[in-house]
Amino acid sequence: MRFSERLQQQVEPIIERIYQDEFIQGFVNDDISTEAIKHYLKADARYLNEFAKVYALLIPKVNSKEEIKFLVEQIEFASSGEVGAHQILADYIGEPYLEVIKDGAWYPTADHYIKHMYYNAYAHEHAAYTIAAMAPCPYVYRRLAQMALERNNFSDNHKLKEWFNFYLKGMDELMVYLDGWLNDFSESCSEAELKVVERNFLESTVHERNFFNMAFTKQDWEFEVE
Ligand SMILES: Cc1ncc(CO)c(N)n1
Repeated sequence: MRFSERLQQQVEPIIERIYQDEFIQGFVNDDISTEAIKHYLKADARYLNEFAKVYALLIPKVNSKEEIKFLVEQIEFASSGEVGAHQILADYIGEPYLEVIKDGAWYPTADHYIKHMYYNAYAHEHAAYTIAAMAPCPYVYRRLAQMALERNNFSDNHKLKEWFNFYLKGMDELMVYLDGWLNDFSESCSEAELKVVERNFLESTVHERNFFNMAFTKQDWEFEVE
């Protein structure tokens, strides 16, 4: 079994819990609150901006023109392409997207998650450590979309079916690259190095679960800054 497949097998129980948690169940049952979606959009708009910057930190860590070109494309997608998925949610709550995210905030879980990626980008020379921290982002969303669309016969007028379809189809090429980098690294690294990379992937999968729960509970910092 390839390293990437082993990682995906290991996180399946966590993704099952994410699927059963209130946020995704609210999407499936079309009864998610406007406030939970607004909290998610405010956090996710900032998360994706930082995610794009972490991709930029990977460019000095790769060699081929093809890998550099791919990372530049992903910077574009993370910083603007994924707005399509956000627009689906803004339409769902009937509010202008730019208005919703204008006074966005940086909540504890989102902060912890993105710093996990930044830490690995600065603490480790090899890209694999950061890639393992980034890979659950597209992988978890694609897996959740597969689960939702396999387990439910959504009618065409189910307002969030489009959101699931966005992630069902949009992540494949990215996963091919991320899996490839992880599998290549697994063939040349030590057991100890592989353990760190494996943990990075598992931790980010838990961060994904926490991110949805952050939005559902409208998590915020327990202090005000003047
Ligand atoms: C927190 C988070 N994880 C994954 C995705 C999918 O790209 C997203 N938009 N936001």
